[in-house]
Amino acid sequence: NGYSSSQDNDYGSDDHEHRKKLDSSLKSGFVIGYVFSSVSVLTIFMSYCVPWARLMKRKGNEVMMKTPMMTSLMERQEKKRKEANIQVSPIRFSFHHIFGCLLARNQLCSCQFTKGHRLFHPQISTSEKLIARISFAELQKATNSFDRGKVIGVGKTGTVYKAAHPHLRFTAVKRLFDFKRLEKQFLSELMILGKFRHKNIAPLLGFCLESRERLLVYQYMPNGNLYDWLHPVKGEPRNLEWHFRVNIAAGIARGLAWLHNHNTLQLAHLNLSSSCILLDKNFEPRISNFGRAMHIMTSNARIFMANIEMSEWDLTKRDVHQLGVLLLELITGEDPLKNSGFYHSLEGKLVQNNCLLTVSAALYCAVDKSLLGQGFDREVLDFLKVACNCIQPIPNRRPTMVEVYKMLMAIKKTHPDILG
Ligand SMILES: Nc1ncnc2c1ncn2[C@@H]1O[C@H](COP(=O)(O)OP(=O)(O)OP(=O)(O)O)[C@@H](O)[C@H]1O
Repeated sequence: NGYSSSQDNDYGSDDHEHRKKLDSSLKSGFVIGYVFSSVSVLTIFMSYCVPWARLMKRKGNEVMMKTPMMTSLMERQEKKRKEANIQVSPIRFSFHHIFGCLLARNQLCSCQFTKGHRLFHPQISTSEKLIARISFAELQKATNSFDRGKVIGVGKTGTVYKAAHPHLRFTAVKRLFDFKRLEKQFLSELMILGKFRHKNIAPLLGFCLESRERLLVYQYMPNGNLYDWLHPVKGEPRNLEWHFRVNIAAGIARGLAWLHNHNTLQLAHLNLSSSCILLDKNFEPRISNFGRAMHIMTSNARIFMANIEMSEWDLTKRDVHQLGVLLLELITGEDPLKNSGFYHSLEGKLVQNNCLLTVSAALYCAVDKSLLGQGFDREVLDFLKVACNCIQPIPNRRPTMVEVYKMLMAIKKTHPDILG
């Protein structure tokens, strides 16, 4: 009994203890469960409901901002900001209307050439007001009502007049023949020459766009075009000395290399000839006529579009070919317009022989005799080789414009008489 009672007792007290433990563990379990579920509910609430509430609030703000008064205020602020960015005043507003933001983004930067070499620094500016809109009345006055006596050239697209302005130096005003047919050329010249400045690119000073009239105003180049110097009319005492010719060739290559490699421009000229090379007072060449210029594909596009890369390649190589013809014209005096057979036969020989030395030796006879025997026959031969390289029939065999520029500079540096 004693055993049993003690056992009962023992059992009775154990049971009580056990119940107590069970109660407390149930309580703590309940608390943990409660806390855990509360935290979960709170987390879910925070992640879904708060952003939603914020969104609703923002939407509410937007609705509020779109009241007519706020809209007009915002529009005015935006307009002001845009105007502040434009650098082509005094005509910036109408000009902006025509060409959108292109001129507003007038980012001019120095040219970085392949292999990371910064070869030369073109004269460019970021802050200058590059071109101006000029009224037809003003240009009429400056050219004596487009007097025939003021005509300095007639091109395929228009007549060029020498104009005198009250506060400017002389300008060359090109009045286009047909505003509808030539609108593209007009815009192209404005977009390119109006946006950029380089020592070897003809500077555009202004333009006129009034009803049917389209005029372009350039800086006047006192020495006219290169064609007239290489092919003077009979009796005209014009002769370009060797060092001028080399300097002109190097200058043209420099301008084209800049065009091909400019960070944002990347253009091929595609219409190069001696008649579009203007000469300033120091006989520094200025490339003009950008009516047919085309943009080369950007590097990003090139990575993805292998086929188009080839056409990009061809565009710059076409310029190299045209420069080659111009170099031959500079050295032989043969007129490509009148004696195209000379150039074709030369290309034929290049295909057959594929040997520049032989061709150059044959060509040597064709060199302008006034250039020989002056102490720089060696440079003349080197120049001839550069020209032959440029007119290689297979585009990939032609050098790049930067290489042509370097080769011509090397020739220029070998002779002390050559201009700086
Ligand atoms: N800025 C200038 N300064 C001096 N003379 C110029 C100037 N611009 C043009 N000329 C003269 O006027 C001529 C005709 O110029 P223009 O640009 O119209 O010739 P083009 O080569 O036939 O071009 P296009 O095919 O675009 O008409 C030039 O060859 C040159 O003699």
